[in-house]
Amino acid sequence: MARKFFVGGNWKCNGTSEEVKKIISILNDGKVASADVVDVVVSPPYVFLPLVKSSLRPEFHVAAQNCWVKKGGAYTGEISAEMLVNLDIPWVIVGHSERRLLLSESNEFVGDKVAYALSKGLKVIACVGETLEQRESGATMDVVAAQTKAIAERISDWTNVVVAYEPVWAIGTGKVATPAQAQEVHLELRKWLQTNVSAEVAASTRIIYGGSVSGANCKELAAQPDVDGFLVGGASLKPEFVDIINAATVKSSA
Ligand SMILES: O=C(CO)COP(=O)(O)O
Repeated sequence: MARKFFVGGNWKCNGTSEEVKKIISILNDGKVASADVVDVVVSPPYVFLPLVKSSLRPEFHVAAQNCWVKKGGAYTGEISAEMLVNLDIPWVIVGHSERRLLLSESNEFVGDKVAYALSKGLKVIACVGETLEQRESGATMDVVAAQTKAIAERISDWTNVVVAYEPVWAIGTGKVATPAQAQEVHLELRKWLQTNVSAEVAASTRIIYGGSVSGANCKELAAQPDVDGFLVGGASLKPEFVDIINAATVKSSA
């Protein structure tokens, strides 16, 4: 089964309503590959979700950037999976490195969040990735495997999961992983899924790359056999996001 290309735009903590409207109009006017060959999901800050959802072209979907680990209640400042479902927000990003590192989200906490969000019917973009120090000490695969294991131990159905490999050293640094570096980890991750989950899940789960993806480097990355799309930060706020979406054609014409 071919894995459909997936491009997510993570806007992080950026934007005013005026800027959001501008980005939406660029996306709505952009000439993009058909929804048959690419899934596009944009992830604005919570407060802009309704605006984006109501004005974005219908074949693009929206994602929240996080949600609470269990049912909502007395958790000041949090947003629950139930609320996202209530607003018809189909996707959520979980375990982004900025949350793992700046807010000390552990592998187990992230695994619990993935499981809870899926149980409520959300689709999840689950992020994994090593720091520069971990890479330099040769621990990349151990780190990525431990992060993935904490998810695998808590879920049984991977249909609604996209795994985003985002090496921390490549995020927001302009220091993109080389296509070979990305392919190497994606392949290892797929092998890990094959050994520890199932051959079917390994073959069908999309593993997307994130970290300084741009209009200039996306095609070369997309040409790698185990790179099934991207999670884009900075460039998802710019017109070049349209070019990144269209990297899907590298796969569809292969
Ligand atoms: O963290 C990212 C997407 O989630 C990547 O960010 P940049 O594309 O800005 O490096």
